[in-house]
Amino acid sequence: MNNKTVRIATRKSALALWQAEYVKAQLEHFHADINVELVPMTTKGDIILDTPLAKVGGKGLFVKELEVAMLENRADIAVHSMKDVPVDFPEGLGLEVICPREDPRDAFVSNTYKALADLPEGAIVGTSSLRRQCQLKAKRPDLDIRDLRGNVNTRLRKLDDGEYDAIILASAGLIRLKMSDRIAQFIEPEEMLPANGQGAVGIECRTDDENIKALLAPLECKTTRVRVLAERAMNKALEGGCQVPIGSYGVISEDGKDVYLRGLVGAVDGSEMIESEITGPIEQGEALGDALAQELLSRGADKILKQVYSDSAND
Ligand SMILES: NCc1[nH]cc(CCC(=O)O)c1CC(=O)O
Repeated sequence: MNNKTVRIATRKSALALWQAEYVKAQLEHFHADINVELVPMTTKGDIILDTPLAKVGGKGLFVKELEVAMLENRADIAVHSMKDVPVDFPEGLGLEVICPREDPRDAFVSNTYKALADLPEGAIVGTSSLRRQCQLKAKRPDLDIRDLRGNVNTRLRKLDDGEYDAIILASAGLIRLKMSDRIAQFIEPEEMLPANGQGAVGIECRTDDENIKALLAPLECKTTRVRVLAERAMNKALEGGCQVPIGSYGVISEDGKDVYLRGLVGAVDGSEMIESEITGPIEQGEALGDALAQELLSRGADKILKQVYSDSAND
């Protein structure tokens, strides 16, 4: 495997490049004798910036071009935010490794207010995530939630331009881009359940590429894998893409034996919210995610999701 070159397909946003550079550095750290190159590309999700994400439709907006590059052997691996990775993979590709998780919490960012609770009545909050919107609305029906698209820097600029009183972002992105000083408040999962996979980086590759898989193996984080796969199993059973009002968040017990998974499905306007939780052995993480989804469905999540999907199809 001397002088093997590993080509990383990546989007060009600052966060995507950070994640690709991180994987490159990790690969070089574990394997002194390889070359790692970035292959930057533009995805559909990067181009369609003027339409609310929920209405753009189609799962995997940010990953498809990267996957085609791997299938056509123009790249060997793709580095993704796990949050943006669809639950199913195209034939011939699979998720090989999940790296250690960054802070999974959502971040409250504002130039005026120190915390969510300080927002005055009718304050304008920017987020294009239905999950964040429904959880905000459930607590604070008075808030004026407005769409906010673009990469992390664009979103911060829109806040600084005065378009919003506050915006909600993933803490992980801000921390990775060395902008954690912009975080006024880390919103605890009890107050806002994160998205499945939030804060975790995953690596996808061709399923038959044994050389690449061997090189990737040391980058894996076992506990992150258990947590994220349990969260994704819940989303999969709910047939949720990345733009649905679904939260799911798993943690591992102190003795390392159990996974505690929380899940939530909400109406976009926050008028309804179905929440539940489940605990069990880490070996059964995905089955627990599935069971939690079934419970949510039987308690009314099916009706809520049907409504969400028909709204986005008709608009
Ligand atoms: N949907 C876009 C996206 N995908 C991953 C992150 C943040 C980093 C992460 O969750 O790993 C973001 C931005 C955000 O939600 O604020």
